[in-house]
Amino acid sequence: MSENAVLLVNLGSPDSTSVPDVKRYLREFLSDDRVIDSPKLIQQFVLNCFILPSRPKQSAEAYSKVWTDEGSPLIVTSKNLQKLLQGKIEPKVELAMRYGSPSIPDAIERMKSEGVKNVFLVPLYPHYAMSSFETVVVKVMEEVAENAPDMKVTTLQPFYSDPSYIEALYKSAKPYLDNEYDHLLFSYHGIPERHLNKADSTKAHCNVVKDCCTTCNPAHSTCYKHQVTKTTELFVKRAGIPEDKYSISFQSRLGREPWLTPYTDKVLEELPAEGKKKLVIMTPAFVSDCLETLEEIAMEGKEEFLEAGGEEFTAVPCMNEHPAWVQFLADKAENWLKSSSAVL
Ligand SMILES: C=CC1=C(C)c2cc3[nH]c(cc4nc(cc5[nH]c(cc1n2)c(C)c5CCC(=O)O)C(CCC(=O)O)=C4C)c(C)c3C=C
Ligand SMILES: [Fe+2]
Ligand SMILES: [Fe+2]
Repeated sequence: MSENAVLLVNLGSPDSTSVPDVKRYLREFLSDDRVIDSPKLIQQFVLNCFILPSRPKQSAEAYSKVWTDEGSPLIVTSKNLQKLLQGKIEPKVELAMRYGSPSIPDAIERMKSEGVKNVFLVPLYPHYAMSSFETVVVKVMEEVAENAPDMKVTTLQPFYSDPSYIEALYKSAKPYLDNEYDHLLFSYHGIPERHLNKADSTKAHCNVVKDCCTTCNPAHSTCYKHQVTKTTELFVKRAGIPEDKYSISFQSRLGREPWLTPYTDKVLEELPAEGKKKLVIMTPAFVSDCLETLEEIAMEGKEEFLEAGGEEFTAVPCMNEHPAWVQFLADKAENWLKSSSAVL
């Protein structure tokens, strides 16, 4: 039995589309101090008084539109990815979700009972955000410290500018870019503006310096806005897309405080009036299709765009189970095995 294992971690989904299951999932998700980062009392007040009385019903309806016979698209795709990666590498590939199941504590317990000593942690996010990448790493580290202190964990860092990731993204998107279109919109999951400043270790760069995201600075290692800008820049360079033919926007805003702008729904309403009537839209913050890509973009977003006078709307699927994406992960795992003191 190998002492090495790879742990893939994605965000997670409710167990079903029932309102109680969605409510349980949202309670866990939004009680995370890295997602709603107010003092605990205020966080729980907002959650119990404003979000949980109405949102679970709304979200359950949205989940029902994309749910498959095997379950949540995000979970089904993540499980398929796990199997495909397992077919390419020798160490056991485990899968866990940050919220809901399969859970991180269960995965760590399983690895511990199988004698795993070295873990390659792969948060399934190309970009750093406190509410995505960081919360996964912290949760895994906390669980390991408490229940498997002898386990060594090495984390795959955000790979937003890695040439082989850009190549995999390009290969998976290419078939959708071959037809004629007016505009390519990169819609990234949004985060509160405040989170950018909070993550800026220099406290003097993000949203302070003009063009902060395109100038060189150590703050970029934890700057979500810089990282999505970079992914976009490298992708369009690889795909040969001219500057006037693409833009970036941010989706999935929650609450009233300002999030990163421009907001995707506003942009979708404005593009047709600018003569951009044939739209292709990509969602590279997500590696697996999920509620936010399948319902918010491919259904709601399409309707908004067509109602505003748009004529063609093409949503590019996420990398999901694309061979180039599986190979990217396999290469990272092989490099980890070679370079670490992993026990072979
Ligand atoms: C891509 C990375 C993600 C970041 C960053 C992120 C930040 C973030 N999200 C919320 C609130 C919600 N997000 C929801 C769904 C959702 N979010 C991501 C990814 C990121 N979120 C994914 C992959 C999904 C889909 C999950 C699925 O089951 O398919 C939801 C739940 C759905 C809903 O009710 O709309 C909420 C709520 C916040 C507040 C936040 C940053 C502060
Ligand atoms: Fe989210
Ligand atoms: Fe920045």
